[in-house]
Amino acid sequence: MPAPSNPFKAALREQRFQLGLWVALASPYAAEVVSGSGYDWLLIDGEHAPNDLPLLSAQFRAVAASASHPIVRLPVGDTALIKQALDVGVQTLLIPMVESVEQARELVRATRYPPHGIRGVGAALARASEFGRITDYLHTANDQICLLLQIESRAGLAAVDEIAALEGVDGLFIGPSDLAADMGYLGSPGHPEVRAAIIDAFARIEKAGKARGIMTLDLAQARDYRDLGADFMAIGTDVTSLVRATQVLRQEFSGEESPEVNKLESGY
Ligand SMILES: O=C(O)C(=O)C[C@H](O)[C@@H](O)CO
Repeated sequence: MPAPSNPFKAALREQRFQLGLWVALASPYAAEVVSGSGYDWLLIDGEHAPNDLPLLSAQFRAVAASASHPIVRLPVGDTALIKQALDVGVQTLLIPMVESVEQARELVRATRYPPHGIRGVGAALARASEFGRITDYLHTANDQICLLLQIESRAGLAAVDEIAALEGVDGLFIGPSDLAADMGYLGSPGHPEVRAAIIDAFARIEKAGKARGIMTLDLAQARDYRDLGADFMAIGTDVTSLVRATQVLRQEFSGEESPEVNKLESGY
């Protein structure tokens, strides 16, 4: 019995666009609520949400029970954290702040069992192998891992070609907020120079045959990114959706003229 197949990885390989949402409420219950909203994938955020591994795992399980594919973003590209996440059953990882091919190469190795990598062997204890019940897990797990690396700085942009060329890197995700900040446009992910950098990066990622990912909280920008070739894209978050919905509801009831939206959304 092999490791479970990864439908998100298959969709990227077949170039089927995947629509996603950020999940940052750090609540398995909230993740389960959102998992019924019809997104192809949900990003469980271990970087900017107050998540530890047990809480990430609980949210992962809540989403995995739905038709949405759970992707976990770790706070950092750390071999030990990657090992723990894969052992709880995560098959698609998003790693932030990748800036060199050397860093990317080590991240690929951290997701693979020897001889192709350095992932520690603990499958007998791991939920990923159904606690040893998937008897061929060790020899079939590698192929179902989907590794997505974040390019969100000028250094990362400079390394896009080498990183995208690496075997074991399935997609590159452009982080517009941090990229804008690094480019000197803090709070302006929609700046024309940031958009130009995204267009250039998308072209290089596509040339390498890898998937192009991005996220935005602006629907017009989302349609632009889709037209520019995004293969997987998040178009909002649970947190900002909750802020907006509850704020607008009160304002509309109170008859306030123009419901104030969350100004942070523009800079996210
Ligand atoms: O830099 C970015 O943009 C991202 O990586 C996405 C943000 O971190 C996400 O948390 C939305 O704010």
